[in-house]
Amino acid sequence: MQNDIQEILITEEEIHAKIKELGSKLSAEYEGRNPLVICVLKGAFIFMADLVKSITVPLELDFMAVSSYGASTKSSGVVKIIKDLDASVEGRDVLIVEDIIDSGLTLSHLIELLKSRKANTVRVVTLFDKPARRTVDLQADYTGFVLPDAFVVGYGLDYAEHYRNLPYIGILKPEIYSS
Ligand SMILES: O=P(O)(O)OC[C@H]1O[C@H](OP(=O)(O)OP(=O)(O)O)[C@H](O)[C@@H]1O
Ligand code: HPA
Ligand SMILES: [Mg+2]
Repeated sequence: MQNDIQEILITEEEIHAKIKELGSKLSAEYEGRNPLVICVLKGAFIFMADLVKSITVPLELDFMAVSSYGASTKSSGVVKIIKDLDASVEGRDVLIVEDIIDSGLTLSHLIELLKSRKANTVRVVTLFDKPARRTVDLQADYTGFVLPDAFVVGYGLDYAEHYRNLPYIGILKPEIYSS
């Protein structure tokens, strides 16, 4: 698995330090508001688990599974909901937890959906952002790291369902997906 990585971009230690910072900011923003924190599966599962441990105020969790990449390094453009939320978002302060914003299609779709379901507020925290690849105008409220325009894996992010369990973020060797 490690042999398929061209370069480690962000180490496990750097990721954990950044998540502590994000957790402090979010704890201040959501004091007394009991936010509904939504994990966008599968990619955000590790970030979600680490992030909520760094948030010190009461909150509730829910999970939604959404997919548009499949076994490709480019978005199919079709955002498929594989599992919907269990909770109602009506009147709630919602925090969407994403691993990465790339084209922006997944998030723009989700934000519209949650607004149409009458969430009180919808904010986004993403660990990684790849602004060079955006096809829709969209920015997270909280961002961990800005990445260069390369397909990355690890810390929850996959290529064809592999590499999610790497503890760091690395650039995948192009021969892995072009062969
Ligand atoms: O900004 P975008 O171009 O929409 O890309 C970002 C989304 O793509 C990935 O999900 P994917 O569809 O690969 O599903 P997964 O989380 O199950 O891997 C990633 O986890 C984000 O949710
Ligand atoms: O660079 C990426 N890696 C893995 N999954 C992704 N989904 C959007 N961009 C990426
Ligand atoms: Mg994926």
